[in-house]
Amino acid sequence: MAMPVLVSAETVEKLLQYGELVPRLEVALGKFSSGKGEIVQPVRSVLAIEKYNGYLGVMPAYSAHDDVLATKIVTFYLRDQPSSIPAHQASVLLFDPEHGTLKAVMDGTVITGKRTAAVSAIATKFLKPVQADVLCILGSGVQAVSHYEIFTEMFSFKEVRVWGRTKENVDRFARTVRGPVRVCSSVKEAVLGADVIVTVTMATEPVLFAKWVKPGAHINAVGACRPDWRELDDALMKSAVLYVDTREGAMKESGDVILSGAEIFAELGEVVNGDKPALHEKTTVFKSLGMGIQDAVAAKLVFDSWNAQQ
Ligand SMILES: NC(=O)C1=CN([C@@H]2O[C@H](COP(=O)(O)OP(=O)(O)OC[C@H]3O[C@@H](n4cnc5c(N)ncnc54)[C@H](O)[C@@H]3O)[C@@H](O)[C@H]2O)C=CC1
Ligand SMILES: O=C(O)C1=NCCCC1
Repeated sequence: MAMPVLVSAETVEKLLQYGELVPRLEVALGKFSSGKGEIVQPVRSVLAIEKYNGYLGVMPAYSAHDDVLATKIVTFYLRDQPSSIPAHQASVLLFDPEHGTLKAVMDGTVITGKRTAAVSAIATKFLKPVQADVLCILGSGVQAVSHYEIFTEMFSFKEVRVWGRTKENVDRFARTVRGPVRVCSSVKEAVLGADVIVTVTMATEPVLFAKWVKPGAHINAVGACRPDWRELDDALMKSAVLYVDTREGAMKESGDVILSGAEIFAELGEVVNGDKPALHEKTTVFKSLGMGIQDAVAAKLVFDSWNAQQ
């Protein structure tokens, strides 16, 4: 039997292009929420590695439409001290859905960065206010960079602001991104007047409060993926119209949703399908937790273009 191919982070970085990824993800989100069971994807299993303040998540998914079967395995760690090891590390196993043969083992860390930002961009396309001049990014790590990249590629913001917990991280962010950014010294300074806000922190307590958010703003809440972790306060969760990637996942994993008692208005895929409205004139929150099908679709794109080059 042929050995699976190994695809490195550098190769994924080169082959995975937002221009191809975004439309594929949009279709997958719609199929997931169509109510026809077109995508098979259980809520991820997460086990805690208590001794080291870490977690391991397993995220399988199958789509007949995309003819893709994959599972991502991702670890994520809360760290007190700065570390050169990324907080999130992932691998994607890609199978031939017809026979179950493992075709590729590929880096999933770059995939996670890009597909998460791409999904936030899709949510933003539907839910941002008509006039959106100011983008605010809270957090300055891996996801902050990928969100900056796609948001400045897809939208025309006049100003991009960033806030980070440590000067070291924010300076690295400002050096990494190709384009202008205003570094803010407080969350409040970054958020006031912003039209679109992205929260990509490892916070376990709220960092974003309703009192600072401009009415009508759209928020992509990307962090806080454990049932007892928060990024947004109760007032914001309850006053905004709440969209999620998956209802099931949000009710199991999102501290912001579970602990605030906020009501979910729609899945993003329902908006894509036109089954639920995009209330972009209201203050909206898109609570993103991440889906195995997003990784599967991205992995297939990488594999197909890798194959085409052989
Ligand atoms: N929804 C999704 O699909 C995904 C969500 N995530 C989540 O996105 C968030 C960001 O991930 P990465 O950028 O990869 O992590 P990262 O470790 O590269 O960056 C995290 C940032 O949060 C800051 N931070 C850490 N503790 C904080 C605190 N208590 N308060 C405020 N800021 C704090 C760090 O200084 C850093 O700037 C994480 O919560 C992660 O779990 C990550 C991957 C996928
Ligand atoms: O979807 C993912 O991948 C992740 N989501 C939450 C944090 C861990 C990785």
